[in-house]
Amino acid sequence: MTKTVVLYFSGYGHTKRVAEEVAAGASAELIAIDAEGNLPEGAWETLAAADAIIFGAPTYMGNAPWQFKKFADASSKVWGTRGWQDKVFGGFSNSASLNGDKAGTLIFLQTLASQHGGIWVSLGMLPSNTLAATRNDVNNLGGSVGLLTQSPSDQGADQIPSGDLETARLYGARVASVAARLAQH
Ligand SMILES: Cc1cc2nc3c(=O)[nH]c(=O)nc-3n(C[C@H](O)[C@H](O)[C@H](O)COP(=O)(O)O)c2cc1C
Repeated sequence: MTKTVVLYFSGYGHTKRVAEEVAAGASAELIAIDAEGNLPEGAWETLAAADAIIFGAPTYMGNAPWQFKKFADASSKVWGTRGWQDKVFGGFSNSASLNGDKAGTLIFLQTLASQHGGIWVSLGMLPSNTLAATRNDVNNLGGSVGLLTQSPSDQGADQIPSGDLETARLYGARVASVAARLAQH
């Protein structure tokens, strides 16, 4: 049985909601980075034991919030020992704007995974971008590097479009399935 962990930061609950859907799709354990940028007790050990790690962060000013960066910098200890070498990685970002420069955050998450020698999993879905497309379609935001989701700036996590949440579940399942297939070899 492969183990997947969803590690995320969420300032106001939106990314937490998406993380829950990703974790449901991946049958993953959820770990939250706290408001001070710290991990709960035992989290580093849980990450070390994982086959797959999915990073989640909202986009603040075009990139991940400082709390996530604090975790990323702290992971340089693991980097030095190649502790996460060949693990499977994925990532996602939520923001208020449809675009909102989420790509900057995703590329950062992908780079972090690559620094650790990880195997990055793309979204793997066609975009829903025809005239008939709606915000409730799967991958309506048209991601490819990883998962993109969006929530209106004046609304809570309950207003994340259902299509984005479904995309989150499907992406979680994809990352877990890649990890399971790699573990067979
Ligand atoms: C400091 C800050 C910077 C933000 N920068 C962006 C941004 O660059 N692009 C965007 O679309 N939304 C931006 N937002 C909106 C957040 O991405 C959005 O509210 C998101 O849902 C917050 O997720 P969270 O509740 O998990 O923290 C910003 C919000 C904050 C608080």
